[in-house]
Amino acid sequence: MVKVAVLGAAGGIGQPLSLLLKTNPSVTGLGLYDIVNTPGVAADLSHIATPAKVEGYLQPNGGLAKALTGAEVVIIPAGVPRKPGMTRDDLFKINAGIVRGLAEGVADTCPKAFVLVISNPVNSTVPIVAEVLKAKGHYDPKRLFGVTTLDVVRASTFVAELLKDPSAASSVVVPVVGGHSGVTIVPLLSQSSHPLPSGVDLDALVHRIQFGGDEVVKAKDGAGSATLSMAYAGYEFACKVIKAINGEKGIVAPSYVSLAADSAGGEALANELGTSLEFFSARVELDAQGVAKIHTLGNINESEKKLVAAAIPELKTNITTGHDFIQKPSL
Ligand SMILES: NC(=O)C1=CN([C@@H]2O[C@H](COP(=O)(O)OP(=O)(O)OC[C@H]3O[C@@H](n4cnc5c(N)ncnc54)[C@H](O)[C@@H]3O)[C@@H](O)[C@H]2O)C=CC1
Ligand SMILES: O=C([O-])CC(=O)C(=O)O
Repeated sequence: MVKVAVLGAAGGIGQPLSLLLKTNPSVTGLGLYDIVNTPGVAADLSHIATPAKVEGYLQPNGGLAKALTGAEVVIIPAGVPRKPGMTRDDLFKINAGIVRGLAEGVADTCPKAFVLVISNPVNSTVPIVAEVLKAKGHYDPKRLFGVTTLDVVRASTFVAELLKDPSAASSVVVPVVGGHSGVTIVPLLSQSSHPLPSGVDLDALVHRIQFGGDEVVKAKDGAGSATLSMAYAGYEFACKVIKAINGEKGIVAPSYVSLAADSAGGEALANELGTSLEFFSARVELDAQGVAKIHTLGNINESEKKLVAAAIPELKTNITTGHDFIQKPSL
């Protein structure tokens, strides 16, 4: 029995993600919110013969609060996507305000919900949500997640391609840590579940994983960025969260979380990183309360250490940008 709210539900990610959520028998309520088209999306999905009761709301008459009422999981894919030539940081100006408004709604209506942030730039939008919840006295670092699953899905797919074994596609797992943009995306290929074939150009593979989003942006040629693969990845992560809420043990998922969510794991990770960072994407163990344990990086090789070192300053800047948007709005 879990109600999930999707904010930005009529968009390129929101619609297929809502469809996938509607197919999940553990989802009993689906609250869809957007500034356009949610009544139509909700009516359409409501004809699918699965338990979830679907309701769609627009902005007027407290639509956001209605979508959020009783939600235990809130997924936020609201905001503008990239066009060719843009970085994710270029989206900050518009998406920061959108995410702030939606986070205020969460704080006011369902402050204990697990909040899953998809809107870019994730490295900065997650700190925005944290600051809004803090300001309203409802911040629980264990329940705030930046969705970085697509990086793992991509890394695993690209490695399976190199293995030239289609049957491996869904069993390869490549951990990816750091954040969700360019050099902050750090694949740990040395920890791949399947050893890479010899002769692979590792630098080219790392670059492809770090800039995989650009491939889609370029191919869509002005019509947006990844939506279907993101809906798949977002659903994969949401399913793990829902299982954890329902009491399943041993659920581990990658996510961009506050290192304060697990003080022991956060400290161990900070020691490995050699610096204190407020947020970092790592493998995270989930339970019904949220983050139970943050995994450390484990054994990584010299070139991975260099990638981690390159990610840190950019992550720090991105996190500060998010904080300052709430704490120093005049900047
Ligand atoms: N975390 C990740 O791995 C990924 C993140 N993204 C990001 O997800 C976001 C959404 O991408 P798409 O779905 O392709 O964009 P889209 O433009 O197709 O959909 C966005 C939706 O948000 C809605 N929206 C705008 N302002 C809103 C508000 N104030 N309240 C509620 N809804 C609002 C729009 O009406 C639209 O329906 C982008 O920021 C994109 O960069 C995209 C792919 C992967
Ligand atoms: O590239 C983008 O802008 C969308 C995104 O985050 C991704 O596909 O990883």
